[in-house]
Amino acid sequence: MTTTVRLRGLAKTYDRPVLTDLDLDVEAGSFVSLIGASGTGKSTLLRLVAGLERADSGEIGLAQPAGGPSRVRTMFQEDRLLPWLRVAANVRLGLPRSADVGGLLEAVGLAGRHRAWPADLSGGQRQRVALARALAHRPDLLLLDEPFGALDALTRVRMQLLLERLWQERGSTVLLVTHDVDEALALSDRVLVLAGGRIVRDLAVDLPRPRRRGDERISRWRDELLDELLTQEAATAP
Ligand SMILES: Nc1ncnc2c1ncn2[C@@H]1O[C@H](COP(=O)(O)OP(=O)(O)OP(=O)(O)O)[C@@H](O)[C@H]1O
Repeated sequence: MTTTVRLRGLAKTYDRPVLTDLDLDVEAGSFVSLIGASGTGKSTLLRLVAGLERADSGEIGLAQPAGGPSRVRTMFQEDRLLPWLRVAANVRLGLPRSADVGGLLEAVGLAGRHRAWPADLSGGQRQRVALARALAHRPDLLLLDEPFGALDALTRVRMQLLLERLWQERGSTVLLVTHDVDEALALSDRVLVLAGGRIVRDLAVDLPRPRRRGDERISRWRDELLDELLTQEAATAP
């Protein structure tokens, strides 16, 4: 197994311990989701892996499959587009002149909108631009923090299908933080549950893709995971 993310003994305390002695290996090219009750440290974990914050202790190892440093991109719930730049310029930011911005916009279903302003797009379209911008850098590792959290249900499902397709085509490793157990089960090779500062459940979702949302095993896992989240929340409630 080639590992893209290797975490050992990761710990982070703010006013209270959030992550304590967390270990995790993420296989290169896999799609892994992280779920957990609110405030358990999912975003903190993502920020540490992204290098946006420092751990108090522990090791963070990131490697691309051929060795060498890993290219990491992060996408958040808010699209973080620059409002004074048109769509194409937002995607082009930081890229060489030769970059195929048109191809990227086409890949996310926004061919023809390259001259639009972010303010003239819907929430789903803006997240498509944000996704194109993240993918433009050909990341080895894509860190997604509730990227579809603000979208309506139908747009959300469309974005999930788009993300799955682009992940399959491009081969990045994905680590997705989500509150949505169904989203995690629809997309992931593994679903991790974070509680009490560490990973308490590591579920392998060995179903073919694309997955049928009504699949019996998905329903069973959903019930199991929701039970687990409720139990964990009750155990850690102040
Ligand atoms: N920069 C910070 N300074 C102080 N406390 C912080 C900081 N960032 C996070 N925390 C605290 O750490 C805990 C974990 O926060 P985090 O955002 O990682 O949780 P989460 O699991 O992503 O939550 P949610 O699901 O609600 O987004 C929370 O109690 C939060 O208040």
